Amino acid sequence: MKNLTVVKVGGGVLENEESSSQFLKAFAALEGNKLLVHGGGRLADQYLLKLGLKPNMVNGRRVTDKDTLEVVTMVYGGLVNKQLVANLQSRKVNAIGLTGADGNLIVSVKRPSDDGVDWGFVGDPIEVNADTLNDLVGQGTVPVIAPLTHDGKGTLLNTNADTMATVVSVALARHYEVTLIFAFDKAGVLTDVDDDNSVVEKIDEAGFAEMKASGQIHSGMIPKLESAFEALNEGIRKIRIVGFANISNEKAGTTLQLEK
Ligand SMILES: Nc1ncnc2c1ncn2[C@@H]1O[C@H](COP(=O)(O)OP(=O)(O)O)[C@@H](O)[C@H]1O
Ligand SMILES: CC(=O)N[C@@H](CCC(=O)OP(=O)(O)O)C(=O)O
Repeated sequence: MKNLTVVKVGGGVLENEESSSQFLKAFAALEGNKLLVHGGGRLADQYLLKLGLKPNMVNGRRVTDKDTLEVVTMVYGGLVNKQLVANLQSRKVNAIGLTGADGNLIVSVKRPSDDGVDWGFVGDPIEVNADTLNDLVGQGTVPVIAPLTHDGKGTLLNTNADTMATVVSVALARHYEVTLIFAFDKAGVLTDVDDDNSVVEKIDEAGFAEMKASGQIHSGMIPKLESAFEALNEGIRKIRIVGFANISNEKAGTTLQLEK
C-alpha cells in the first residue's frame, strides 16, 4: 500500500505569521503523498471579537450560533484556507483548498445538545468521501481542508479540526498506510506544559488517563488525544503530536502507542 501523511495544524501556529511560514516550509518539504487539515480557532476568536461577538468554547469545542457560523465560514473557508493554499503554491506545492462541503467530502450531523449545552451549528462527521480525496492525491495535488462540514441539506456546520484530521485519516486508511501528525505550538505532549524540554516520547491510553487525572494534560490537549487514540484504534499506522517546525523529524514530539 502507498503511504500518505496527513498533517493537522492548529490556530496557535497559524495566528502568527512567522510560525505559520516556518510550518509551511516544513510541510512543503515533506516527501510523498500528503494532505493538510487546518484549524484557526484563535483567528476566529479575533474576528468574532472585532465584530462584537463573544467566543464561547465548551470542552475544547465552539458553541456556534448563526452569527458565529457566518464568521467561522469566512475565516476558515476563506481567509485561512486560501492564504495557506497561496503560500503552498508559492512553494511549488499544488495545493487545492476545500471545505467538507466541496465535492461532498464530509457529511456531518448537528451535534445534539448535551449537558445543557446547545451547540448550535456544530457538526459531528458521519461520512467521508475518501474516493474523491484519493483521486485528488492520486493526481498529485495536495488537499488543504478547512474545519467546515455540511449536513447534505444545505447547511454548513463547524467541526473541530482535530476531529476532521482523524476522520479523514481513518477513511483514507482504506487506500493508504496513513501517518497522522498533529503539528502545534508546543514540542509535544509535555509533563509540564510550560517546559518544552519535558516531552513525553510515547503515550498510551492508560498514560493519557493518568496525566489527565493529575491535571498535566488539560484544555485543548484532551480532545486532541481523545480523537488521536480513536484513530490509532482504527488502524492508523503512526500518530505523532509534535512542534510545528519539527514535523519531519521522526524523533521529535510524542508518538501514540496501543495499549500493551
Ligand atoms: N500536557 C500538555 N502538553 C502540551 N500541551 C498541552 C498539555 N496540556 C494542555 N496543553 C495545551 O493544549 C494546547 C493545544 O491544544 P489546542 O489549543 O486545541 O491545539 P491546536 O493549536 O492544535 O488547536 C497547547 O497549546 C497547550 O496549551
Ligand atoms: C466545533 C469547533 O470547535 N470547531 C473549531 C474549528 C477550528 C479548530 O478546531 O481550530 P484549532 O485547531 O485551531 O483549534 C472552532 O471553531 O474552534
